[in-house]
Amino acid sequence: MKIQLALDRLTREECYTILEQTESHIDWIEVGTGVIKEYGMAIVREIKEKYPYKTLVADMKTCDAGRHEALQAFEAGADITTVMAFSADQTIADVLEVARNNEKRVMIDLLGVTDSHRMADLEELGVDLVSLHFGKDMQKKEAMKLDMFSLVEERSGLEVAVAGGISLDSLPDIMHKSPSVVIVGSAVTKAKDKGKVVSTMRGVMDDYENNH
Ligand SMILES: O=C(CO)[C@H](O)[C@H](O)COP(=O)(O)O
Repeated sequence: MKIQLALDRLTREECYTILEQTESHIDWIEVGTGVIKEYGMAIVREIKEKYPYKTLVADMKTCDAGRHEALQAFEAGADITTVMAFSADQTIADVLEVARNNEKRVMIDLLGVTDSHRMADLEELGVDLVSLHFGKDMQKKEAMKLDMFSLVEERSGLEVAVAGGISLDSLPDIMHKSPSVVIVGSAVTKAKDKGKVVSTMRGVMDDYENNH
């Protein structure tokens, strides 16, 4: 199981400070949508230059103009770009094609998807990486429910990431669902001792994997 650290709703300086404190415990770095909106593709480029050995996810949340936005992300150094699952099939196909041509990957954000037919469409389009996502605003009313995982059950062709308010408390239940990537944002970025929280998460995940 990998940890993807989501750098979201942060200043440039905060992103760098947090990366210094956490980078040895994380696998993938996500440049969050809000950070990209604030600083543009420049911050994706800068972070990749500083951490070239880390997989970099640009959380573009593309929903149209797929070819253009995928090129923007990949040319800036992203290894993975994100596209919303509700986008037109053409958008998703275009982003997948750009990714293939550049030896990069696409993560499809399943925010709002409840329909297994859409999952079948995505697989048909050639999608191989998805993120189960319980959104920031949805978290204001309730916590993520594990039944979200039913969308990806019996879809062995999909690598699954999961995001949405994951904390040290909710991590054990999530691990039982064996996602490939655990995306963690504010539980780490807003913590007082960010390094400690993320290293504890890493330890909990490693222990689980060593015992299952
Ligand atoms: O993509 C996102 C918001 O759209 C977040 O980066 C993702 O949900 C992880 O952050 P948190 O753990 O704070 O929910």
